[in-house]
This record gives sequence, structure tokens and C-alpha cells, in this order.
Amino acid sequence: MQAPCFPLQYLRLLTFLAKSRNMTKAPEILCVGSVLWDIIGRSASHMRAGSDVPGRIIRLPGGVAMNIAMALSRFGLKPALLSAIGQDPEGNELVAECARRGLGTDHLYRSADLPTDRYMAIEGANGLIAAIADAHSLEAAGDKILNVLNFGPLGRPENPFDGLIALDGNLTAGLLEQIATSPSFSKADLRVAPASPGKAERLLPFLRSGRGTLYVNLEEAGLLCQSSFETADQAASQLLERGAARVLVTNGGDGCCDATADGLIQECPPPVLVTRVTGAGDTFMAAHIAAECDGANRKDALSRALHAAAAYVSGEVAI
Ligand SMILES: Nc1ncnc2c1ncn2[C@@H]1O[C@H](COP(=O)(O)OP(=O)(O)OP(=O)(O)O)[C@@H](O)[C@H]1O
Ligand SMILES: O=c1[nH]cc([C@@H]2O[C@H](CO)[C@@H](O)[C@H]2O)c(=O)[nH]1
Repeated sequence: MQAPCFPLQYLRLLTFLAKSRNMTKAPEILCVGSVLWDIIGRSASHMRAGSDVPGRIIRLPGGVAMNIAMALSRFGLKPALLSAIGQDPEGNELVAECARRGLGTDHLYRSADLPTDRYMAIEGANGLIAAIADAHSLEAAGDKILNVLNFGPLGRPENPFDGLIALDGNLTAGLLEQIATSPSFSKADLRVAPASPGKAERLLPFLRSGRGTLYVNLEEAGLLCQSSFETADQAASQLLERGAARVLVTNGGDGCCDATADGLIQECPPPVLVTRVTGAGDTFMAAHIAAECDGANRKDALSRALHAAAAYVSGEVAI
């Protein structure tokens, strides 16, 4: 007897339906902030200001929102990006790169007159020497990047988006203030990361409004509180006192703290040999969000995030 088989056309139709269903599905999480090209000069030499040494210069997709989106995608989520990207060749290549990595690009704001943003860093054998983030186009685009949440299709003030939003501190302080207080964002589960210590204070609106979950390292926590801290739990308690609804404070290889009005939870990452540090914070945040999406409770989500970030810094994870 012959094995029953579906006609090829029927199988093709099923594949098409499955694909189009996936395409129209709302994104699981929106990543809002910088999506740009990182231009990194690397040298094996020890460097200082003024050094001129042989090395390699590479270009790769970056920006905090992009880095978080890529990490979320590694943890199995389907993120979509909200950012400003130029209609220049660099922008076209960047959007193609985002799509190739499975990130949603349909809701990006493509500016006809603003160039695609860039970040430039010099790394020597002794670590990061200096970096400049040129996110002027994102800043100039302002709230245009949020049109899909203010005027549809993803949300409107009278029917706000009620999913997860990962937000970065590359947005201007004014726009972050708007997000913290606007009705269009009142139902969203906001997860907020500063883009760099230099931009940490832009997160103050989330303390004033008591909105969102903040992911900061010990230095950024100190900058937000105009203080300095020895431990993550001290920093987290102070951030709660200053109005934060929830905060996760990381501290490299030392103890990390998840703090809400319900209490503080602490854990240390497993000890590992560090081979890579840049991106540790984004990996921690993405793994934590992914764990909570998966139904993990606070304690388990913290533990999973710490283990994932430790594996990342140890170089165990291919990226
Ligand atoms: N030395 C380490 N040993 C083990 N885990 C580490 C180490 N450094 C970082 N991690 C992991 O990464 C998490 C985030 O690290 P860290 O506090 O340095 O973030 P960050 O300063 O925001 O990182 P970056 O800015 O480099 O992306 C830690 O909570 C931990 O899970
Ligand atoms: O001000 C900023 N500094 C750094 C970044 C991004 O972080 C990564 C380096 O830490 C890198 O991808 C850069 O683009 C940014 O988006 N804004």
C-alpha cells in the first residue's frame, strides 16, 4: 500500500499560511531607541590618548535598542524595532541587516533627510580607550519614532499598547519624560536601560513617575541618586526610595539585586573567567525579560539572567 501523501500544492499553501500568520502577528516586544552602525577600531597594543597603532576597523549593527533586540532574539523572542534610520545607503544596509537577523523593521521611522546614526569606539589591549555616540538623527526625529504607538496601528492614547517595551536612554530626556507620563504608554510593561553612564540621568522621569522596570549597573544607580554605592542592594533600596517602581541593579561579578515594594531579592552570578564584557548588561536584561515572558517568578528570572550574562562574559555563548 502506498503511504498517504499531501499534494505539493497543498503543502505549499500550508507553508504560505503559516508564514503570513507569523508576519501579521503583533511583535512580542518593541525595542525603542538607537539602531545604528558601530564602527570599532581594535588593536592588540596597549593604547592611550594620542596613540597611533596598527589594528582592525570593523562595522557592525549596534545601538542599545538594537543590541537588546539581538539578545532578545537569541533568547527566542520576536522583537520589533522603533528607531530612526536614514534613507541613505548606510540606512538601507542596516535595515537589511536587522531583517536578516529576524528583527521586525516594519515600524521603523525612515527619515528622508537625516543620516543614519553612528557610534565609534577605540579598543586597545587595555580595554575601551574612548567612544563617541552620534545619535543626533534619533534625537532630531523625536516623537516621530513613536507614531505607531500614538496614532496606530500598535496603540493610541485611548487604546494604549499593553505589551512589553524595552527602551533605551539614547532618546532625549524630553521624549523619555513623555513616555513615562503619556496615556499612550500607560498600559505598557516598560523595561528601561540607560545607554551609557553619561546618559543615566535621562532616566529620572521614571523615578518621578514611578513607572517601569529600570536595569542599571552600580555606577548608573549612583548617578541617578547623585551618590555612590558599595553594593547592589544599597543602590536598589535608594532607587526605590526615590520613586522607582522596580529596579534591577547589576554589579559585574558581584551580587545583583531585584527590588520592588514587595521586597529585595539578591543573588551572585556564578564565577567565570571573563573574556568579553561589552554587552553584559544588555544580555542580562534580555535574559531577564525572556525568563519573565516564559513565566518565571522573580527569583528564578534573576537567577536565569545572571547565569545567561555570566555565560556571555565567559565567551561560552556564540554571538
Ligand atoms: N566578572 C563577572 N563574572 C560573572 N558574571 C559577570 C561578570 N561581569 C558581568 N557579569 C554578568 O553580567 C551582568 C551585568 O554585568 P555588569 O554589571 O558589568 O553590567 P554593565 O556594566 O551594564 O555591562 P556592559 O555595560 O559592559 O554591558 C552581571 O550581573 C553578571 O550576570
Ligand atoms: O550613548 C551611547 N553609547 C553606546 C551605545 C551602544 O552601546 C554599545 C557599546 O556599549 C554599542 O553598541 C553602542 O552603539 C549607544 O547606543 N549609545
